Amino acid sequence: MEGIVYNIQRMSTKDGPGLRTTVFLKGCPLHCPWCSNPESQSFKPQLLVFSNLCVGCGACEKTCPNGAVIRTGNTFNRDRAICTDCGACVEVCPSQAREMSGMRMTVAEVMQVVDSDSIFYSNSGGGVTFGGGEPTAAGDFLVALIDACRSRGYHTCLDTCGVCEPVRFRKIMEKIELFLFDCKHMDPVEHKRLTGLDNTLILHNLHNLFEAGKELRIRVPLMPGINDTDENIGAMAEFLHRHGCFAVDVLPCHTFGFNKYRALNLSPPELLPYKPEELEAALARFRRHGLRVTIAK
Ligand SMILES: C[S@@+](CC[C@H](N)C(=O)[O-])C[C@H]1O[C@@H](n2cnc3c(N)ncnc32)[C@H](O)[C@@H]1O
Ligand code: SF4
Ligand code: SF4
Repeated sequence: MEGIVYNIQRMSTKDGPGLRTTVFLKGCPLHCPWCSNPESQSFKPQLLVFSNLCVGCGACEKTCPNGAVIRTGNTFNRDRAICTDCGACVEVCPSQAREMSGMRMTVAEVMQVVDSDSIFYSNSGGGVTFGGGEPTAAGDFLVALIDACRSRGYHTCLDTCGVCEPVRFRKIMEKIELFLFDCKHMDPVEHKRLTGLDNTLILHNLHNLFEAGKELRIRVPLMPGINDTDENIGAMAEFLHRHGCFAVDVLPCHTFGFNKYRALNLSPPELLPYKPEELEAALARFRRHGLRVTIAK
């Protein structure tokens, strides 16, 4: 069985306990305007062009089978309408200005990488995390990867936005040991305006996780002026308290990865990270609503 993997991060300390291997699966049903991994949203392999690295050699123009490379002065980009993301130009680029995101891999190929890190899991209390994109959107490929990890005794963690058909989510839920579950916005209309989908499925799946007593950590990507209002944090606290949850991990807005928007011929988000006093004020709102708040690593 195959799926599209866009990165396998080894020795990660940020995606769950201990030392971890994080497998990033490409494709996401949401389009968060602040997403730091815009290349993770499409389900297909994609070309990224980092014009600042281009040394103007022209090799890509000569190689492209589709005439999709366009020259502006001494830099070479591509016409997105013509480019088929075939990746031929990546092979000849001497300066890494061209990069493919997303590679078709089999379960066995992914597990070969995972297995080579496994010596670190038991000593550190680590294991394997599945992220994305939205890992649940990879369907049976994700399930097969989880099964392969569990059969080897590796701890498994899922970094999810919760958008998943409930029957499939239940199947995944039974197999995963720790969930990192995003809570982005509590208002369904605002959730849809921001991300493209409302939060009905998300809250349904989250409710089921709480009901099943699964180990989970709520993560809030905190975006200035977008979801850090007293009203939204209050609604979040009300939902979580009802489910016996009194703690959240916050991911304060960062701009890492925003350079990848231009590399995909997209406009980068117009967002700035918090000033320290603004972040403190936002965190205080969580505390006022009875939530212990930790900045996620
Ligand atoms: C790229 S997402 C992938 C997992 C899953 N699709 C989700 O949305 O939770 C990984 C984590 O990064 C967070 N994130 C994405 N962009 C961010 C940004 N600009 N600043 C802070 N956190 C961000 C997401 O909210 C999520 O918790
Ligand atoms: S990915 Fe393929 S079609 Fe697109 S610019 Fe490169 S060689 Fe041309
Ligand atoms: S092959 Fe790379 S360095 Fe050469 S012109 Fe194309 S993008 Fe620039």
